[in-house]
Amino acid sequence: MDKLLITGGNRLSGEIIISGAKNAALPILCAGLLTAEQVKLSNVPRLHDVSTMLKLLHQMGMRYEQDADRVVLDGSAIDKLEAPYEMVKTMRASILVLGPLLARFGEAKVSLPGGCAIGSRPVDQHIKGLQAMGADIRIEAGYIHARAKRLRGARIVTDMITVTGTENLLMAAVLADGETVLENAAREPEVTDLANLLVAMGAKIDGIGTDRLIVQGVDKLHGAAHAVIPDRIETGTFLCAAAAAGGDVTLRNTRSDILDVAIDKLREAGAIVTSQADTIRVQMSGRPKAVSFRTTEYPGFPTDMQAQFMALDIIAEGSSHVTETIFENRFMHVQELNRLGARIEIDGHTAIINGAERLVGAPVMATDLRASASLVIAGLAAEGQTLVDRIYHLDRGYDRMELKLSGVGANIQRIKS
Ligand SMILES: CC(=O)N[C@H]1[C@@H](OP(=O)(O)OP(=O)(O)OC[C@H]2O[C@@H](n3ccc(=O)[nH]c3=O)[C@H](O)[C@@H]2O)O[C@H](CO)[C@@H](O)[C@@H]1O
Ligand SMILES: C=C(OP(=O)(O)O)C(=O)O
Repeated sequence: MDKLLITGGNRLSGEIIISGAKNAALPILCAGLLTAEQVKLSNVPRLHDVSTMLKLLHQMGMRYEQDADRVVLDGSAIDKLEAPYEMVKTMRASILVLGPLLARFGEAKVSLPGGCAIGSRPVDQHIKGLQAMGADIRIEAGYIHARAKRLRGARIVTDMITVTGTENLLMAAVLADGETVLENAAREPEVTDLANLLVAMGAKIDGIGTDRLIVQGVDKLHGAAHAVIPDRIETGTFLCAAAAAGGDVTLRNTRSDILDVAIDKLREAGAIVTSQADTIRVQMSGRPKAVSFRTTEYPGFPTDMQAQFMALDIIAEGSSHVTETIFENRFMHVQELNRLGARIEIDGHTAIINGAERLVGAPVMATDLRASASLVIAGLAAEGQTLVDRIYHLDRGYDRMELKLSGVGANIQRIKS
């Protein structure tokens, strides 16, 4: 298992190119199942999750060509309508094949995703929505078996805001018979990116970017070309890294308008953040100031940035409160950060952080994707060496993170095993 060895203390300076968004690329790859024509994608990040998704689609009969950040999908020969447990267990986003398979082929067998480190993450809302559209769904031996001659439009109000739930139901609705209204829809920019691709493929969707998506089903979708939006979480992670280590870093190929709350928080922490059309520059000198926040759905503070901001708070001047409202168990990084000298206590869904003047490097273990990123950030700010184990979590969602960080002066290397 690969590890990352970080020697802290270097200021960061230079430029980083941001990759396409993991959480947009994954549903967008699944949208390739909705048509027999080619879907040509660019700005697709090079991640383990993307490889896993392509492998999953390929075993269903999807043909594809991949060249750097470009992927061309050809869904003209899909013949296996199944997502097996072996693949779903390594990547929960595999559930996103359910809606498209059912909508285009009238049938799907998809493994139920299990719980994971950050919470139980059920998919009941995906199932409830598809049932409302007329699907016959049976759960047996750990698999969702779904059938529908043709899905029919429905008004669906999900119990909570769910990102992949909205995406799955949206992909089902575009080929359903009649009108579907998705109330309480997620407004995350990645949902919008998927909706924009679907429109380019011939779907009829109103209310894109709002919490009410209105879809008029069509008989068929055609091919399209689409560039995946920049990864706002990768962007935010490098902004936090620069703020924690200190320095002057410019991020390119990104967008600031989908990261407003996080950028405001960085400014509150004392960073100077300036942005232009597709660049964001962060300058930081001195110790950050503690910032409190609670995670909420977009456009609120993203849960996927909680751990990285906590890595900033642990070295900040003052104390802060961080409340996690989306996932019930997303504080797994706390224990590991405390091993570096952080002073964090947990009280229910809130972490109370007293900023420490110094951190000292130690061996730590990554428990999930963003927890891993927080350990890297803390390692950059710590004195001495930090060895981050189990970085396969990090590789799921970051495109060559150690190369991007060493390119701006961080002392970080991958230890292969
Ligand atoms: C691949 C992808 O895009 N992953 C993102 C997506 O995950 P994901 O789409 O899985 O997260 P959801 O938005 O669905 O989850 C929000 C909350 O709703 C609950 N829930 C969800 C669906 C359901 O059927 N029943 C249910 O109870 C979840 O357990 C969680 O507590 O959005 C999360 C919240 O922004 C992000 O952290 C993930 O990075
Ligand atoms: C939780 C995340 O991803 P996933 O939903 O793929 O587990 C994430 O991107 O932080």
